Amino acid sequence: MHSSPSRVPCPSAGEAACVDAALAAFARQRPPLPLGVAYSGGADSTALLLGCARLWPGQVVALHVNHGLQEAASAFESHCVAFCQRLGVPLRVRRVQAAHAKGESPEAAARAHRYEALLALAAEPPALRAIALAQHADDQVETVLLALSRGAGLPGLAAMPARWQRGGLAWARPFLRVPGAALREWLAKQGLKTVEENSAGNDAGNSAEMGWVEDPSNASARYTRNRIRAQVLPALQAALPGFRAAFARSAAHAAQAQQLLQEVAAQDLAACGAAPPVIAALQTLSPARQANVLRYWLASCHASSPSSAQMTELLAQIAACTTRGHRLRLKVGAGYVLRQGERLQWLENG
Ligand SMILES: Nc1ncnc2c1ncn2[C@@H]1O[C@H](COP(=O)(O)OP(=O)(O)OP(=O)(O)O)[C@@H](O)[C@H]1O
Repeated sequence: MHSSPSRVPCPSAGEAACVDAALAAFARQRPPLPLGVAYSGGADSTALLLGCARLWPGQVVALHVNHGLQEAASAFESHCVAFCQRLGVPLRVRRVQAAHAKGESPEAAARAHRYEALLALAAEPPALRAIALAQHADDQVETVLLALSRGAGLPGLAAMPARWQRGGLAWARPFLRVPGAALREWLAKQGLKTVEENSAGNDAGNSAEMGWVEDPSNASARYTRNRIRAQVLPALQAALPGFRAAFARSAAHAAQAQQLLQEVAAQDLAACGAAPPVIAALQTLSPARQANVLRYWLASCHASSPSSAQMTELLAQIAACTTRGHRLRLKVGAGYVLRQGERLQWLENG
């Protein structure tokens, strides 16, 4: 469930002070300890790991997932091992085979595998009670823009929640209101640099391990997210300097509205005879409520989500279903919606 991130004063990008404010706000939330920090070795999660290790000495564990997606994956893992050793923070590592299913994007598959791996790492003894992730305000803006670019509905526009519960763990994104540039500035203030900068400077007192690695795939224009980061965010910064906070508010409004729709859908599904719904009861609802309850039924009972075109067709078929003999059969998501007597039915292979 979404909850609004704590208010962190971040008047402009590039202000290291707002990182300290975000960490202080996270401390006030008192996450249950011990806490895992999802640590990729990149700048953002390095800042989060360092900040949390200072807040809760001896109570923080770094969690690294080796996706094996890039040749660089084992170098990232070695870097994480070395950095955590220097920091005196225990590190748990898990390797995953991030193969993606047909029709699924490689990034989405990697994300799903990452969450499963983080859950498994947290369950290793001694079990952790919370996990923090390092997504920041720019990531949130990118998520909203990606959702808009796909024509997503409220669940997509709600973007990433700041706090939620899953798998018996409290999850948090403490940096969701912090601009990415502020994190880089904060890291520089702590004397940290990229490992390349460290090696180039040959700084013995600040060896290569005490920094972060730049993920080369973050620069690739192949990914829409990277194009948004490189081209759209600078334009927004120039035209609408307050866009991060404004987009975050819109995402929070969308999250709240989505929660309300879920509650209405749960009530409507119960009033339609529960799952699967009774067709005549569905017909008494407005088309918008029918679509809402159908989406809820398909997602919660069958992990299936109809496209806009499929939903339009499904509503038309339900409206036309006024006689006993009227048949209904429609491809929806990964399966089929059929008529079975007075009710709808969902079958994987209809
Ligand atoms: N391989 C990984 N292992 C553990 N956690 C990860 C890994 N990759 C990402 N995460 C977590 O998920 C968050 C979002 O991932 P994303 O890929 O957007 O970030 P990133 O570019 O890797 O960020 P960062 O600069 O922190 O490394 C990261 O901030 C981090 O907390």
